[in-house]
Amino acid sequence: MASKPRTLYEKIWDAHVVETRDDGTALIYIDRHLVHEVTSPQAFEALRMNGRKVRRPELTLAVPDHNLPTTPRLDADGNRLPIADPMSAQQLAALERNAPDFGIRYINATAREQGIVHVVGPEQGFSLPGATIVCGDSHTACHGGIGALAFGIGTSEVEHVLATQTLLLKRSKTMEVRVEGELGIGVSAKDLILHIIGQIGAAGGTGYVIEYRGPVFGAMSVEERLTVCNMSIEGGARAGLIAPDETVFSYLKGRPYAPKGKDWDAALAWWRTLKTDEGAQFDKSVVIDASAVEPTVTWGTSPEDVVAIGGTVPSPESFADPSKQEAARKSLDYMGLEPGQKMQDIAVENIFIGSCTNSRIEDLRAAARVLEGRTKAPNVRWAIVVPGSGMVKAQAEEEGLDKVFTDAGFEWREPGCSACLGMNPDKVPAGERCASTSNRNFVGRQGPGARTHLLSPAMAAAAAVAGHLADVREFDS
Ligand SMILES: CC(C)[C@H](C(=O)O)[C@@H](O)C(=O)O
Ligand code: SF4
Repeated sequence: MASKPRTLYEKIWDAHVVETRDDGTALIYIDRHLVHEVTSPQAFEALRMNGRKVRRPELTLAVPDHNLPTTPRLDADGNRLPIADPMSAQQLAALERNAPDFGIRYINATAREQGIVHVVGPEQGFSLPGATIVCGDSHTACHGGIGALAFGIGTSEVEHVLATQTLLLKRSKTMEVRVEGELGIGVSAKDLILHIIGQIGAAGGTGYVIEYRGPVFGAMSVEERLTVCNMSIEGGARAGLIAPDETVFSYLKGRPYAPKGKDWDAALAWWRTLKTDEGAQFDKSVVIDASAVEPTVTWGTSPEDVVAIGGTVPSPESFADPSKQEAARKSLDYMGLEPGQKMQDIAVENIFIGSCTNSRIEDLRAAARVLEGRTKAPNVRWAIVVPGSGMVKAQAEEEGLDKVFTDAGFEWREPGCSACLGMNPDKVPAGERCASTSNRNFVGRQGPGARTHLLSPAMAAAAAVAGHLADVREFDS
């Protein structure tokens, strides 16, 4: 008898069940564990106190990213510069000690491979299709872009994975986000995911794992797929994934941690089975018309607060739900905006190109294409580009992109989370606006009182040149 058609999520889940419990939970094997400095110190401390070891140290990769300043890390003699913030210095020192103590793989702060954990995983071939990948970080969903089942976990779960290489989990419901048709010219993966979140809402994916389906995803580069899946958590979902295909396989081939030789062939044979079967049922299905997606920006303090760049700031009364009306009032107050204002009239003083959503080579190329031969507007006080990793930085420099950015008035930084969140020196001052390629526009996210407008790298570049939010389609590039 033919087996029941299954979704991609169900296939990956089934392949990792160690044991099913009567209460509906299952013990799931974890293939890959990524660790950064913020959510790991207590987990390692607990192992130490209980005299436990890391079960499979070679399956964990640690790299500092959140707290590291993005200014030069070495002095003229090649010595490490100290980190001023005591908490950051402490967390980094803890990771640096814990990695060798527990025998796990570690990329240090000054290594060329260092970068944001979600950029490093795929780039090093550590994140693989069909793998279960966890990290004490909500944007782990990012790795779904290569066809992994990847999700964020809390610090106590980090400890559990380190000690056992498993996690006790409840199966998620499945949601299909099917995108039909093609994206228009000048419309990027970031615009699409912002649009999707606007459609489903910031809580729309709660309890679900999303599979993004449709020809647009097959046509996307790996970098673009990572951008889409990265923000699944902003739509409330546990994870988001895209079926892996030849684009992914050729991206991974030859990367440092990717399987080699016979192991590669065996992996490839399995990866090619990783697609939702015809007739498989999703618990929920959402259909999006790609041709309706415009370059998109946020106006409020939730990632669902999106509007096409040609649009205006909405009035709170335009929302049916009274609690959303109240949230919109608060958002507008925090953001210093009035209903009816044209999005393109909003001046920005800061530009941030970076974060695990948009700091890969393709993102930098897209921004550089717009900036080539142009400079930032005089009212743009601070514009920075923070490559997602040292590898991205080196590649960009080889292509001369750093020069395009610095000629345009941008600062060219060392890799890290940077102004995505106010945990390191890169912050946006209170009351100022930032056109940001990151993923969260929460109150205080980029610094106390900072006002964030989320957008794509090309749109951030356009905003830098115009000095206000602008439609990248009006720039020849
Ligand atoms: C610091 C970390 C735990 C956090 C997360 O979980 O996502 C951060 O990466 C973020 O983006 O807010
Ligand atoms: S870049 Fe931003 S979203 Fe990504 S892991 Fe760092 S802080 Fe979190």
